[in-house]
Amino acid sequence: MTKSIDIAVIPGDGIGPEVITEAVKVLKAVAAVEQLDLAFTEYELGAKHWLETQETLSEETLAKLREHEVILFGAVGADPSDTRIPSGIIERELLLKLRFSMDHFVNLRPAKSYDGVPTPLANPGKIDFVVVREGTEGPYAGNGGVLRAGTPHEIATEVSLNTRHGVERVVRDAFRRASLRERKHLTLVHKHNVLVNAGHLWRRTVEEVAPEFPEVTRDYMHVDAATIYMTTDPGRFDVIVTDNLFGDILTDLAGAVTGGIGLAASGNINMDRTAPSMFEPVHGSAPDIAGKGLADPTAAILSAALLLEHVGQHDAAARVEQAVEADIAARLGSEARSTSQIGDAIAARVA
Ligand SMILES: NC(=O)C1=CN([C@@H]2O[C@H](COP(=O)(O)OP(=O)(O)OC[C@H]3O[C@@H](n4cnc5c(N)ncnc54)[C@H](O)[C@@H]3O)[C@@H](O)[C@H]2O)C=CC1
Ligand SMILES: CC(C)CC(=O)C(=O)O
Ligand SMILES: [Mg+2]
Repeated sequence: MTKSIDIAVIPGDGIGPEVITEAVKVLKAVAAVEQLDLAFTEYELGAKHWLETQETLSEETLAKLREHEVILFGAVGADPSDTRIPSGIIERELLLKLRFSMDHFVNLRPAKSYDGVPTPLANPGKIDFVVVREGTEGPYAGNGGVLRAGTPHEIATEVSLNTRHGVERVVRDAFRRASLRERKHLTLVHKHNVLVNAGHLWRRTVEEVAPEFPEVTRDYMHVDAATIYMTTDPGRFDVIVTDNLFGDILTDLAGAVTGGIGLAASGNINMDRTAPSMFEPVHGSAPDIAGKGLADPTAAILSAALLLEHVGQHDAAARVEQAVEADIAARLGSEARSTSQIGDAIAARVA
């Protein structure tokens, strides 16, 4: 039976539209094989829209987005040379607003090594872990301000917000994900030796939720040490649970050690399904390579696979992942390809 999926598409800025074109191409290819009826509605949001309208995300557009089943997101962020756009406004008032208002409390970021993909590590071994990053709180909550602005006595604060409710639900989700994996191991990453208030809340919460998952082993790592192990022994990780900022930083590192940020996918998930979940590559708008056909669309394509998984299309998701794996294997020793050539090749393997 044909299953229809209503997808909002926000290509965004820089390489966002370039990689999303390829992700949509692959979704259309898999839809044809798996008999899915995919409806795409594109929303032009981001830097260009802001320049035209001075608007990042209106309540009206937010309400329309909420009507869709899922969202496929590219990347946002203006070219830094464009001084007309206030720094970070699109990231905060569009991307973070979407994550916060749609309660995307699980920011899921798998990290996996692919055979033969060059990595900066001398001896990477097999890497297969998932970062469960808290998505709606932490230092990104917009909690802070500036006193005595512009004076020699200026004071700037960003206060990290950590609620028991917010920490507990993401910790429980991470335990559950760990319990479904082969190694069943959870690592809490924080910095409780210094960030005592939030750190202790996270630690206590892990200890209190742990009895619900007796099969899951656990350990703790300070975030600075975690960066060491992620580069020297990434194979040791299975599931990592951490706050919004640490998770952001660690997942760029995870992308780098697994062979490139162009392969790193993510999902912003509302586990209660009270609003659409949103799938996007981990990377940003990459103004340095935008418009040149150099962006690797694989991260966006793998994010589309996470989207399919989320809507219960497991066969379609597996088909996309297998096509990506085959394409990556075929890259070894071959000429570099453009964004659209990679998308075409993966779409052809899906069909
Ligand atoms: N989710 C989002 O929309 C995000 C947006 N940003 C925004 O993006 C803009 C640029 O941020 P950066 O810090 O430079 O991070 P970035 O992730 O855009 O780029 C970092 C480096 O990775 C490379 N890169 C990124 N994606 C790639 C791909 N698919 N294929 C090949 N190379 C790739 C870039 O060329 C650059 O050298 C900023 O405005 C930032 O705020 C940053 C991260 C996430
Ligand atoms: C641009 C930020 C709002 C987010 C970010 O870097 C990320 O989610 O990876
Ligand atoms: Mg980031």
